[in-house]
Amino acid sequence: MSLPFATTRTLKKIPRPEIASHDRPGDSWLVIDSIVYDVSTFADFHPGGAGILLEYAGKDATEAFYGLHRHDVIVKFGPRLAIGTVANESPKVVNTVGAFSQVPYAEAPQVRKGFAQLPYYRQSHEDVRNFMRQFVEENVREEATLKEETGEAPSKELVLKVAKAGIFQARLGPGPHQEYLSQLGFRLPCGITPKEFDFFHELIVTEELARTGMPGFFDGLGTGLVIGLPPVINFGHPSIKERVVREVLSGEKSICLAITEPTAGSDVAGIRTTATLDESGKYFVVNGTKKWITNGMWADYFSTLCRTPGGMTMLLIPRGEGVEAKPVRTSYSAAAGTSYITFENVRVPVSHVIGEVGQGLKVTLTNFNHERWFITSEVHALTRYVVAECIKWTNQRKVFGTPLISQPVIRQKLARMISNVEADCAWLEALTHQMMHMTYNQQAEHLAGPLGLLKFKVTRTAALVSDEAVQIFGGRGITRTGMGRVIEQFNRFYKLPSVYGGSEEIVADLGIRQAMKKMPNEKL
Ligand code: HEM
Repeated sequence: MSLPFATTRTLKKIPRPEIASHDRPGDSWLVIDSIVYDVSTFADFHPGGAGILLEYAGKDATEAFYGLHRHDVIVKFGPRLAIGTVANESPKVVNTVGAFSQVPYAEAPQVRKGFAQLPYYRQSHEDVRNFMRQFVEENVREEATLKEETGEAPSKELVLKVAKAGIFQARLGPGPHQEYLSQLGFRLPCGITPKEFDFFHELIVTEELARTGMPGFFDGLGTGLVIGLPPVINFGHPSIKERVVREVLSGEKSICLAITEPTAGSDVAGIRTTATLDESGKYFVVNGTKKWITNGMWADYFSTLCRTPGGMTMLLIPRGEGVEAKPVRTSYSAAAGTSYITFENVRVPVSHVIGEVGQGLKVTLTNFNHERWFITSEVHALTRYVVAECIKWTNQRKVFGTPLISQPVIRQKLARMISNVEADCAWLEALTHQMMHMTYNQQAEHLAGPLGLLKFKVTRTAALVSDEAVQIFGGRGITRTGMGRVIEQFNRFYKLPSVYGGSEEIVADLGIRQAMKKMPNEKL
């Protein structure tokens, strides 16, 4: 018999009449999904109160339990409280931790039972998906759930594991840099070669990490690297590049991208942080402030866009004298390490220039498409995850004696959410396919606009999904613990990606402006 938790105890078979005789305070057993729990001592510690729990002493509490608790309560408390199983019965609740869910629309079409294989995917993509699903369940989910609340950085132990598994490297996407990283001894997950590795592998890695439903922790675990390291890999001075890449990709040190300022966001050209050469000509002296810098709280390096005479220059600034990071208290979670950075007379060697002096904007823009695409992948995976939570809840929660799903108004809400998420998925896959068949310059010409529109679409879907999900979960959707915690978390998060990486207005406008550049003189 498969139990929802691991236990070293031998669980005896108990007939229902025997269970019914343990029906009073101090001697209370109850049944949840055919497993018998002795709650005699636990009752006084039950967060919902002893009274309501003891109403079920001697009885089957399955339906009442799943109307009020997430399955993970059983996973956590089961080993302590379970004493047996009901004779001739076995658990019916499906435990999908680490497995692929059969809940309708919970998984991408590619892994949906009965669906044909999509042309974008090969066996190596499924290998990466299986590997990531297991890796996340075994190593990430528990810590993510804890740290999302406490707002702490990922543990060193986890960072090193992620690095060793090649996950940081995979999040940097395909390209010639993968060959360089492999020459440095870094390996992609599942033994994939740099040549084989493509955007669909990266998409899967991002989606699987996002499926913890903990976006703050997701960002804490390497988003700074995804946007901060590419400038160093692609444009770093040979004298520092290899050392920094080794330190960051091995998990020993961390990096972030520092562009945005209190007075300059989507209008990057408006930044005010200055870097001026000192008298020796060997150092830049940096002064200024950066705001909303993901991972900045614990980053060792800051890929920082500065104003230099005649233009803008990106500098790799190590944490040190004159660099100070303070937390920015955003609405999602401090686990992302979002920070306010001040640079006061920070001396940076000229070898730390990333790219050419005066070419900082070009270096910055180089990574924009990839950044927008990866934000879109993360948000899309989260919307699917939230929809799956809603589908499960509407089946498990009973109102006026019937499950929520039996209400037409609820089914309308699910239909709106699902149809948007499925459409986003198809568009995301179609553009990802295009990215694989275009050079960098072709992508800039043909895909910057569509990727902007896709990001706009997915963050609009996120707004709809969050809104409907809260309505479906009611009070639980605005409560940080218990049944609706994923919904509440998502509700605090979904506005962030609609403003960072190019606000909805900016990316939507980019999409249309880019299309209009190619508008033929065609008349109605
Ligand atoms: C093995 C049995 C049980 C365990 C281990 C357990 C554990 C918990 C825990 C950890 C919570 C905190 C909220 C959460 O994390 O979801 C909770 C809340 C609660 N529990 Fe239980 N529980 C059990 C059975 C029951 C039963 C049979 C009932 C009867 C209806 C019940 C009623 C409640 C209520 C009303 C709350 C408060 C829910 C809320 O705040 O919305 N529990 N329980």
